[in-house]
Amino acid sequence: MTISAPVLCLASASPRRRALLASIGVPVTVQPCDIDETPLADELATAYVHRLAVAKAQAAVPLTNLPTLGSDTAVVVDGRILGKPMDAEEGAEMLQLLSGRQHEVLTAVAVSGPLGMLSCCVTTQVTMRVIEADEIAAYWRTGEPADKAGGYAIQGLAAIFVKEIQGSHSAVVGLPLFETTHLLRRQGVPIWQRGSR
Ligand SMILES: Cc1cn([C@H]2C[C@H](O)[C@@H](COP(=O)(O)OP(=O)(O)OP(=O)(O)O)O2)c(=O)[nH]c1=O
Repeated sequence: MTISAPVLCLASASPRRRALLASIGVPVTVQPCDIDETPLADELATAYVHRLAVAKAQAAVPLTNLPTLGSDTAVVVDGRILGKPMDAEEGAEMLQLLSGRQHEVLTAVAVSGPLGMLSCCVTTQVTMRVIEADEIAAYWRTGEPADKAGGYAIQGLAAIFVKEIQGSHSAVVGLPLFETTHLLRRQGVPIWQRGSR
């Protein structure tokens, strides 16, 4: 097996973001950073995810001078930003809020590199069917929702709750690959292309 040299510093502890980048041929070196993710008073959701993505990209101290990517995903319903649930009770409250209706998932990406900081924010509409209370309790016990914004993972067991999505599936999982490719190319990061594999 060939192990490719990293072409990007990923300022994230999320295994999903790393796997999504690997899926488009971008090997990374990981520099997770611990920043305060509390929303500011009256902060709008787009401003919030954008601020955190930039803060993550700035907080990482890459060992090399590779471009650095930070990202943040939030689930938004009725203007309320849902982060990761702290416990079963909060997880259940989140899924009850999302049950039988549409919500938004916002993912911001920031890439620092030769052109300075470039960023974008992608909004995806997700519609869930009604989720029964016993399903919510059983879902929490699987362990899947605990480290996910909004308390669910579209790429996992929660796919059975998702009736429709309009937007970017990869953005809901943690990184909008179409838009991220554009930012990375502008910063000179090589991406998979025809003939390179
Ligand atoms: C809605 C949803 C979120 N998520 C994940 C994506 C993100 O990893 C996480 C949201 O939390 P984030 O704070 O965006 O990311 P993170 O804490 O996992 O990683 P880091 O801050 O170090 O970059 O929820 C899914 O995996 N599937 C989903 O369907």
